[in-house]
Amino acid sequence: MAGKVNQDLLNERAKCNFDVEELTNLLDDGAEQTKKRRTLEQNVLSIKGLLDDVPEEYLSHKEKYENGLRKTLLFCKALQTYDKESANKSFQENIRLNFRNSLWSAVTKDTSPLLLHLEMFMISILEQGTEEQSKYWGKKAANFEIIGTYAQTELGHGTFIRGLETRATYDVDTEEFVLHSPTITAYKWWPGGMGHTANHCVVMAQLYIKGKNYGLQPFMVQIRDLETHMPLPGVKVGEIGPKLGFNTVNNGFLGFDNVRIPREWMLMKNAQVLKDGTYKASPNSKLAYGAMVYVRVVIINSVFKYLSRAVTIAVRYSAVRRQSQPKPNAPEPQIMDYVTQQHKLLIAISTSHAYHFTVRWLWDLYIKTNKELKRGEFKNLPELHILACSMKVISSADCTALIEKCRLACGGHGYMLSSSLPLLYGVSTATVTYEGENTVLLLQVARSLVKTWEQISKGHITVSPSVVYLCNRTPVPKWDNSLEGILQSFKRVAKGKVSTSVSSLDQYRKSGLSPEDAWNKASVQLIAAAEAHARVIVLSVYKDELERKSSTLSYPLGTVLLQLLELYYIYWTLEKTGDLLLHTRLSEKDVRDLQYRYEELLEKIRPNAVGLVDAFDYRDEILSSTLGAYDGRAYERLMEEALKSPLNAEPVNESFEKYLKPFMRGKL
Ligand SMILES: CCCCCCCCCCCCCCCCCC(=O)SCCNC(=O)CCNC(=O)[C@H](O)C(C)(C)COP(=O)(O)OP(=O)(O)OC[C@H]1O[C@@H](n2cnc3c(N)ncnc32)[C@H](O)[C@@H]1OP(=O)(O)O
Ligand SMILES: Cc1cc2nc3c(=O)[nH]c(=O)nc-3n(C[C@H](O)[C@H](O)[C@H](O)COP(=O)(O)OP(=O)(O)OC[C@H]3O[C@@H](n4cnc5c(N)ncnc54)[C@H](O)[C@@H]3O)c2cc1C
Repeated sequence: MAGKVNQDLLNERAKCNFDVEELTNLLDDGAEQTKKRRTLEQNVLSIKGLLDDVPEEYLSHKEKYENGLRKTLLFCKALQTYDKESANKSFQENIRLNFRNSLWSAVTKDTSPLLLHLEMFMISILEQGTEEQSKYWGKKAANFEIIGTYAQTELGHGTFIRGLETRATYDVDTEEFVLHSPTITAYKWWPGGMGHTANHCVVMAQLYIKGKNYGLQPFMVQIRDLETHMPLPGVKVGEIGPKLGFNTVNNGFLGFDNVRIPREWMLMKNAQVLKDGTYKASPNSKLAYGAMVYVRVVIINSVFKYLSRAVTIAVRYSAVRRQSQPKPNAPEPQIMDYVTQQHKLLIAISTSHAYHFTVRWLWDLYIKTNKELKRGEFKNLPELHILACSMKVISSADCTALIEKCRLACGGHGYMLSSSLPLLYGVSTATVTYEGENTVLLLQVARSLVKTWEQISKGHITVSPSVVYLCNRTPVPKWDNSLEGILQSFKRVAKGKVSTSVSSLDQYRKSGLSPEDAWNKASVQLIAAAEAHARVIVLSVYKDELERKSSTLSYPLGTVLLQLLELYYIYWTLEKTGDLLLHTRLSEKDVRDLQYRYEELLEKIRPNAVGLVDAFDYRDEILSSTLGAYDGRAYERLMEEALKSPLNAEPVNESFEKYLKPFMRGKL
């Protein structure tokens, strides 16, 4: 971070009125963790060859993969050397955590061909395998003796899992499963690392025994030779080509032509197939979807970190960028002084905090519910599924939209790949689609809300904690501008939206539509209700968790964090004025008061903006941005990076003689 720091940034840092280190410690879950993280970052990033000399944007598609894999392995090796804190954590677990924290981003702006190995492959083995299978495969995967991925989505189906076509047919005579892709649409399509990295995968396939379908089950399948890495007989595997992001992830396709695996390779913690072909059903058919629930929680953690990086870049740049001259003869202001710029960026800071707290809360719930599942108790699984869906949707949608806002807030320079903002958008927007497309997950949430509503209407009032507000039958009170008042109002909105969408559903059904057609017709309302429910959860968890922490914070930090919380509340109130006017007693005067309060909050938080993003504590290597470095030398860095363009290696490009000159002379 050394170097001459831009004077505007120095001034900003001098203005900050809270202890930046205190906030960093809070976000790291303690000063000890901050220390460990920094030491690890320092050690790992000093490894030679880990950081690129040539920006990866200039590499070809093939080189990007090769370089990505090389650096992933160096990174894993570096962690093995330096991350000794793992007394009670496995090496694999540490690597996973370090991929998820932001250190990995110093290595590449994109993601890794081992991502799926570390996340979904591993969790599937651990959560879907029997104890024996988990031990056997888990050890091999943890030691990287095998490299795996998670193959679920097919060319023809991603969302509708029951529609997947890959078959695993049990052959009683040989005690084997025969994996087969009957059509082109049955080809697996998308799995990360599948192209040229993985030699094993967990395949989700339709189980058939003696002609009868027993639904989707997970199977361990070897796809490449461990020595030569050649695809095994009957395995058709390759890479799917360039994408908006994820270009180092090596997403692949996979087809089977009657590939045989031993019976023991079906992951049989839940459902089992005995030697004689007897099928033993899982105690709960949705347990096979466990890996997806886990990753939905993990996604929230990754996506708010993308946002905190984007806003660090945009706020620092906004402090050094000066533009326009609103007051005659006065110097051009820092663009951060424009209230519209503050409106774009400060909400991104509070949104990062909102999901920082939400994901911790959800993770605790995940751990608790998982323990219950292990004891054979399933009652809280639906609630966990619905909360994971709601939070995955709202965090990916909010953070992606705000990353794009951060990019636009940097004007033309935000369009440069060297700013890192376009690729942050690329990896973030993928989270809207993968692990359950957002609209589809909202419909899952809506399905549960509608069921709950119908139960409540029938007098059943024991409902899950997150939907208790649907039981509220008290009259709508006068509008209350306090945080609690606003939260209660958002609950009224969600309840109102559930109620109106259910009555539309009823009306459509009564008009003669089938339940499915009625559902489809009401689905725009239904997803709005689900989104409103998700917003209630975030508002409520952000407030509860921050208030719980506030007694441990110094007064200045507590004050700025509460200002951010209030900003978040009022921002969403103003965004949702229409809904609130419809479902609460919000008046025009209340809206005006809130607007003033919002503008007041922007003004109050403005002097702390740089301090707040500094507290995310991203090293320059992690931000990897010409616009967002700690020293604020944005213009110098833009020029330095431009000069790295291979086109600038020679003053005249050969295309001049080959094409341009003849064309100018009329000879082409
Ligand atoms: C920059 C560097 C950064 C580096 C570091 C990066 C950090 C790492 C971040 C992590 C990223 C990891 C990478 C992951 C990549 C993507 C992997 C994938 O997409 S993999 C592919 C992911 N693919 C997807 O996600 C596919 C999405 N589709 C689906 O999940 C489902 O099929 C469905 C949700 C659409 C339901 O389908 P439908 O056919 O309508 O329904 P059904 O008949 O099946 O079930 C109905 C009943 O079951 C209930 N229930 C359902 N699910 C669950 C559950 N999980 N549990 C419990 N219950 C569940 C449901 O509520 C209902 O209950 P009820 O009302 O009857 O009581
Ligand atoms: C970067 C990336 C990485 C991925 N990695 C993996 C991986 O490692 N392993 C893996 O198995 N998969 C992976 N996937 C696949 C991913 O999980 C699917 O793309 C995702 O689940 C969405 O499914 P789909 O592509 O079939 O979309 P579709 O379901 O075809 O969606 C298309 C449109 O149809 C709408 N739609 C679909 N069904 C309904 C419905 N019932 N009601 C209303 N609207 C509907 C959707 O809202 C959407 O607008 C990855 C995808 C991406 C983008």
